[in-house]
Amino acid sequence: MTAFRSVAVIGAGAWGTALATVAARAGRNVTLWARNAEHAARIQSTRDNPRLPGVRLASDIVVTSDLAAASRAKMLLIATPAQHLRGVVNMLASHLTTPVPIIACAKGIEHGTHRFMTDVIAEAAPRAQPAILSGPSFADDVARGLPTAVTLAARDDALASGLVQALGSPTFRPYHSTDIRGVEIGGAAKNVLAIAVGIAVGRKLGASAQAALTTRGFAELTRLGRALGARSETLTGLSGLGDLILTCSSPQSRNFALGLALGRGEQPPAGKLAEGEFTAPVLIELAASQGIEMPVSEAVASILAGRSTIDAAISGLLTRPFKAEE
Ligand SMILES: NC(=O)C1=CN([C@@H]2O[C@H](COP(=O)(O)OP(=O)(O)OC[C@H]3O[C@@H](n4cnc5c(N)ncnc54)[C@H](OP(=O)(O)O)[C@@H]3O)[C@@H](O)[C@H]2O)C=CC1
Ligand SMILES: O=C(CO)COP(=O)(O)O
Repeated sequence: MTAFRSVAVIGAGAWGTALATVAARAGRNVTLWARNAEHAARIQSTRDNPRLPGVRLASDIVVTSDLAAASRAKMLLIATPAQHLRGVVNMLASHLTTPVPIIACAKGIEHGTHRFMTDVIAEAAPRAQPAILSGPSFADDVARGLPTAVTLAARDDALASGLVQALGSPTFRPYHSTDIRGVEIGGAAKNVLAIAVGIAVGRKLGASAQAALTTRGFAELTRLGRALGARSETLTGLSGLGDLILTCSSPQSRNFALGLALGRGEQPPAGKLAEGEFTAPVLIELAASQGIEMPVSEAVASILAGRSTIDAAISGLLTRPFKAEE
């Protein structure tokens, strides 16, 4: 028996919709909140969300734009883009009367403040119990019931375990952890690294380069993680290496697809959220503030900001001094 009978998912994009399906499959009473009243009403009546085409929402998921109603759930999942998480949690905070777990499901770092998602939750909703869910999980796969495993971290192990029990099912297997920071770093950094690998694939640098770049990307993710106190088993776990492998190997990833288009000299796919684009500049600022070298992420940030051409960035990476592997 779980204490968390009801779940509200805040943000009715692809991931929020998939997570609502996950929670319904796990037997929870589910509310899915969309910011736009018309969209909410349309999804509620058609059971179909154009943000996740081809997925039929279970009949018992309630779709609403009423935030006060959604905030009455026993646990809340936030699935808006990372840069909008603070705004939505600010709005939620005024409705919270008791301590409630708020699970960040966005992957990113806030611009300006360099705050990770659970820090933003703690600041915006001091009554909340912040947690983070991240790992290899394409919304479409998850919504269709294809199996995967992710990491769910909260400061308190018993809480993390309870949240896992509430959301887990044979096809969505969360592992619990207390290493919040480790989980957040993996989710944020892998999106930036996936853009780099997409670019290399788009430039036809070959399968060996794809593997080498993914591995060196992991090395820099690990360096930053260690500097910020992440545990190595988290960095090599589902939310770190696991999600990096997924995102750096599949055009199904919007971040990889963005890189692929850039590498081919094509227009990036329109209207697709690629969080790595927003995370890249903050990630390298954060790394610089810690004295950590992240050359692959720096190359991505330079290309996206127009400070470097793709060819110059690739050449810069390939001509770095030889050094010990670490
Ligand atoms: N898609 C995936 O496979 C996965 C995504 N994620 C993460 O989940 C997060 C969301 O991604 P995803 O769902 O795919 O993105 P989408 O672009 O599909 O959806 C984003 C949703 O957020 C809503 N939104 C945007 N701005 C605001 C705001 N200011 N206030 C409230 N709601 C807002 C949008 O509303 P509207 O429809 O009205 O524009 C939309 O419903 C990202 O951080 C992503 O990295 C994590 C794992 C898997
Ligand atoms: O985070 C994801 C898979 O775990 C989704 O990846 P994209 O945001 O690159 O599509």
